[in-house]
Amino acid sequence: MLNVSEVSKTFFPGTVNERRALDDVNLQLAAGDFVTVIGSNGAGKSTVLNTVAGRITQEKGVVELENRDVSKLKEHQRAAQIGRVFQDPMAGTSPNLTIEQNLSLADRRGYSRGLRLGVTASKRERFAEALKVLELGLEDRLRAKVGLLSGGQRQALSLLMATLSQPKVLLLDEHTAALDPQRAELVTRLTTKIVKEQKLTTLMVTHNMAQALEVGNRLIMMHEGRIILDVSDEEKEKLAPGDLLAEFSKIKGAVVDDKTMLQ
Ligand SMILES: Nc1ncnc2c1ncn2[C@@H]1O[C@H](COP(=O)(O)OP(=O)(O)OP(=O)(O)O)[C@@H](O)[C@H]1O
Repeated sequence: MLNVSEVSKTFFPGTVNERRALDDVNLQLAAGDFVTVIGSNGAGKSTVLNTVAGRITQEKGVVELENRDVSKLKEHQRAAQIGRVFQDPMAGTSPNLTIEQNLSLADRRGYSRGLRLGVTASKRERFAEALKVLELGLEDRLRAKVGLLSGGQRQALSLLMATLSQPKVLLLDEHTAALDPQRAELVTRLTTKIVKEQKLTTLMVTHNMAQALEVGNRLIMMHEGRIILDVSDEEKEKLAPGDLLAEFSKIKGAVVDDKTMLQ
């Protein structure tokens, strides 16, 4: 489904600020794979997601979606196939538009240049049905401005918007990190539910190792632009956060504490 093959990315090449963010990354996801991504700061986690989304262009390697090379496609040209949720709950939604208007935009993502804010009765019904999945009562507040929602509610809505048009790939970039523990748990639970129901192929970056072990069917660890560990479902079930830290130290021969990984 998703094939990232021999992808390298260097920022500011040939300058004093040169930074090799990705170093020959190979990552293949089968349809329905839910892969959690952990690693130290600056390991290249967000850059992998940016490469898949087309936000940045790699200098080497290819990105394929369903066997189609999308490497040359710009971000907006891939938008219909990719759903994304960022860390900042404010990033995924428009505060001055209503819930149904936000959903209407999400519904047209990648297909239309114009802003289609009009909401038909049948669409409204569909949006209300979709909102019920969140169990937040937002289906009764379709005409409320999104700016009135809490951070957790906005992030849950962002998740729904990212998955509304059933993307081929869902990219989650620390999407629970800015929430309080209770809201983070809610959004994690909703993520698991939506990914499972829609059988979405998903990459989820997190600094929370317990979360990385708990959700998904595979875990990868990155360091200095490379994937240094790739753990399958069965292996993952036997691991605890402490094992991941030990594994990280072993592979890199480095002394790492959970602060390094969790920050
Ligand atoms: N747009 C950019 N311009 C310049 N350098 C960048 C850019 N994006 C990432 N980098 C650099 O590339 C490296 C990898 O960054 P990336 O954001 O992918 O790491 P990360 O694993 O997501 O880290 P974190 O956990 O801190 O978010 C870092 O050294 C970072 O400073």
